[in-house]
Amino acid sequence: MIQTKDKQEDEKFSNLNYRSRESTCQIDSNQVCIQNSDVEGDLKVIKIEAYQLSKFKVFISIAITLLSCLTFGILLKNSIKVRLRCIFNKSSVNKATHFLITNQDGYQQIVNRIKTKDKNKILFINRHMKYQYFDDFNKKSFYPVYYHQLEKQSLRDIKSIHAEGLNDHKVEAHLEKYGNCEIHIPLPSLIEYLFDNLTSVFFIFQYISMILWTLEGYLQFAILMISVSVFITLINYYLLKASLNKLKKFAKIDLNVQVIRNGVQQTIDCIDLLPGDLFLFQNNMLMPCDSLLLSGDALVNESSLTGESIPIPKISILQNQQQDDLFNMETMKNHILYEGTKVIQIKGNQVYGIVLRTGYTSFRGQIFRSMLYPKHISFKFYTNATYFLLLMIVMGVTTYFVELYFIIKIELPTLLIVYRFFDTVTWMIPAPLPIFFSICQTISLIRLGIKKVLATDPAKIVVAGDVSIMCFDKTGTLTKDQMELYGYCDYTCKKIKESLIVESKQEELLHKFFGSCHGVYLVNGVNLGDELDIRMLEFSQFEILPDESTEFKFRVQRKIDNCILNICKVWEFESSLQRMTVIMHDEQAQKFYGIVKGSPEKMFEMCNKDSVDEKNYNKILNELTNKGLRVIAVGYKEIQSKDALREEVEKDIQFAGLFVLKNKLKVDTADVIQQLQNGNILCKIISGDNLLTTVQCAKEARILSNESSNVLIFNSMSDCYVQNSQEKIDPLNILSSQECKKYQIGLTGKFLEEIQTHLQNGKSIIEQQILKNLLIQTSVFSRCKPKQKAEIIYMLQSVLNEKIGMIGDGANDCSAIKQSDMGISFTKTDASYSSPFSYSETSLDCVIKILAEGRCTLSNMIECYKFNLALNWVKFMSASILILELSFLSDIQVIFTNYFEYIPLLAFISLSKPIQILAPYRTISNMMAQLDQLLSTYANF
Ligand SMILES: Nc1ncnc2c1ncn2[C@@H]1O[C@H](COP(=O)(O)OP(=O)(O)OP(=O)(O)O)[C@@H](O)[C@H]1O
Repeated sequence: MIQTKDKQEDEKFSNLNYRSRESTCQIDSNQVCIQNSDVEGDLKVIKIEAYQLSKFKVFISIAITLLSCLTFGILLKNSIKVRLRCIFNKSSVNKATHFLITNQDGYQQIVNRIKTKDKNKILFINRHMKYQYFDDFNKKSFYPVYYHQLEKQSLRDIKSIHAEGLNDHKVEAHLEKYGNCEIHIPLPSLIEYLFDNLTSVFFIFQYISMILWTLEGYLQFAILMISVSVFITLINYYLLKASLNKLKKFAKIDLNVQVIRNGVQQTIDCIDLLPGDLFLFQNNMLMPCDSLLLSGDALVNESSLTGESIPIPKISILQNQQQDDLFNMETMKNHILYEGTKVIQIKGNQVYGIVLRTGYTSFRGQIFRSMLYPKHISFKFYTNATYFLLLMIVMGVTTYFVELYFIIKIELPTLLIVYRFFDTVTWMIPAPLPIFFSICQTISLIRLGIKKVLATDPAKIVVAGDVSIMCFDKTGTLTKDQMELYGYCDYTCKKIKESLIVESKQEELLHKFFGSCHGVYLVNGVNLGDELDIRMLEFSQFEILPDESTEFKFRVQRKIDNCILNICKVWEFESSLQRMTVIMHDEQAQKFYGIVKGSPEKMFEMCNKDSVDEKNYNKILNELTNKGLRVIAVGYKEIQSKDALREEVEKDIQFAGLFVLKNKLKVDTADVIQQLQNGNILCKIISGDNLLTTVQCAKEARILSNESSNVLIFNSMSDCYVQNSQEKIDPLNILSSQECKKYQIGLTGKFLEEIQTHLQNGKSIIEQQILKNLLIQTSVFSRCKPKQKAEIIYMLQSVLNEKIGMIGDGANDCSAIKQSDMGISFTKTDASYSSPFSYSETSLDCVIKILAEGRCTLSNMIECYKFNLALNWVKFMSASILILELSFLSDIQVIFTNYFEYIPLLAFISLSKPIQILAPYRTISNMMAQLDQLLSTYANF
């Protein structure tokens, strides 16, 4: 099986990450089970071990610390292993005072057991998430603490059970259990930060160097060195504080809300909301928590979570047809309003909901947790830099031993000979380098901010410098947001008409369907919704009526003949289903219709085959998609009542016609792609749209060559051909030979699924080669479901072992953006939390800005590294030569060579800006490969 199908990987691709519980269980005597939950987001705890603080060991450790002049204390602080050995004993969970937590990213931490009034309660907090131990018969495990009572209740019962809201007793209990409704961003105090840093390994190294320098008589230098390090630490503190303050501002929601407690309505600050509280929604409010809609309808803007700023309708649970189903956070998203989303409009007398999750347990809270504790990025630059440094130290030590013979010969005092050895190591280790690295990254983020690119993770900017493949979503990313009308055709699929002409009863009906099957909403007199839907509604000549009643979702009217259509039910468009469905009531005809609109492929599958002329349908579809047009098919069914279930409505539907739009490329798309290709970046499209439409778009964008004889179309394993000649080919044959290098491939999600199943093991060399060839040669991935988009990114990362960038504008791109190494989204709001980079303009030039800045940061860091090492080496060699002549550098000379000589140089390197265009080569992040360059640098000295 190809790895991406693994259960473990599955969670990576889950956008909202709602997964069933999983448990990790006992192996060691003190290891305690953990039942994971979706509420932990990306930061799961994978192992918990119980420990008890030993008073005796603590006493001994304090004594040793004092005797060793704090050295042992510093060791205890910096090594978890030493701490566990020296002050803790393994214990059972009941007697534990502390827990050793191993997080999914491998990071370990010792956390305190929280003291509670009830001595039997066992709790701890890890990375802002509270965990509680349950000692029940068959579930002796830790569980993340969150409000999950509703998940045991049916939709029918929820409203009645919670009709009175929380009572005083529950308010107290919930406050103690779940805490306030806020994402509290902790700011370390200056004292805490200094204590933490001044006792870190970096400073210990500085202290040792300082002692050595002082002993060698370089007192002024030693004092200056430590002062500079403290000064830089202070600067870092203020930079950290500034970024945490920014995050805090993002996290804070200031709002008063009306809650119902003890059956009485009252006003409270939203920070005091508790899970289980009933509260009233207001127009334009920013949701302070995740909540379930119990009554009324709401239109929300989820762009802060997804980057897509179209109104999303949310309906109350009463409108769900499966009233006996238990509430499910993952499958009932259409009833849930997520924290941080904006309520655009509410509809109904009293629109209220129940608080589900607050603070760090909310979906937005999970994103903030991952921002506060970003995943460690394994980046070959850092590993290679460490190896390279070790090599330098070995060279230094070797030089020392070679020199030793001469030093002994000139009878240098023994103490000086010993100092020289330690000097060798301290000269070589570029201790302030991490600080220079973080300065390079921060300066790049500031420069990106000026260019309107908001970046949330400084580590990602370095990775951006190493990106070699850039993936693009199509609609709204490569193409403009605006679409232009091309025309429509009726069920006969014979000809395209550019304006409304009613030639038959069927056509009259089709126009009504265009006016009613959409997700457009009238907000303050403006039509908001998907561009495609807005164009279709405008074309149909229907207009949405301002209507406050909750009887219908919305009503539309055609002024010329006063035709009124009532839309009773809407199943919104879902990318993974490729369709949307509505139930419409025609007032004039007094008839109910179920109308389905979606991708032509999906609709063909669903439509009654007697209602569609397959030959004409395929012919016109081919014609239109080959021109790069966006085609939507519409089908319908006459039904008896507005209460029909979706399955009934979508069964046996009649094909009604096609609606066609032009979706042109953004003005700079082709230019940007050209620049990226010149910059040695491989460009690929991952789209949900039709294959031929996407292939045409790729040609216009110059991702694919215009030469159709070079393009292979892979619809499915049994339907593969060369685009211009339509000559059938066997995909496995082509992909397993060198011949495939001649072609560029466009494939569908269906083909990808089939070939994944075919290459089940993916282990033999030939299978691996097929997959590798496929991924390299494919420039267009089309008809991909959101999860599949993320899967493709994962395959590119793991099979090709490259760093991948992804840019997209919609909710269907979120998981792919999250999976990529450099995710970019467009957002008109402050930021989209799902991507590390968000651009407030619509142009694609942000990709070049970010890549250029990434490459610049990476080269600045490499330059800092090289110069630091080179200068250290030069200093070391000059001191070595001087010593042979029994001469030593003076204090001032050492200060000069260490600071005045290279600090300005390094400062200017870190300030270096990128050039406007991408160079045709990427920065070599492999330090070993730079050895040649480095040696030539030495030669210059
Ligand atoms: N509002 C809509 N109503 C019905 N069908 C739609 C609607 N929007 C898109 N579709 C159909 O569903 C398909 C999949 O849509 P999806 O949003 O996943 O991708 P896309 O917008 O076509 O492309 P991309 O992934 O490049 O943005 C579309 O190609 C189109 O045929």
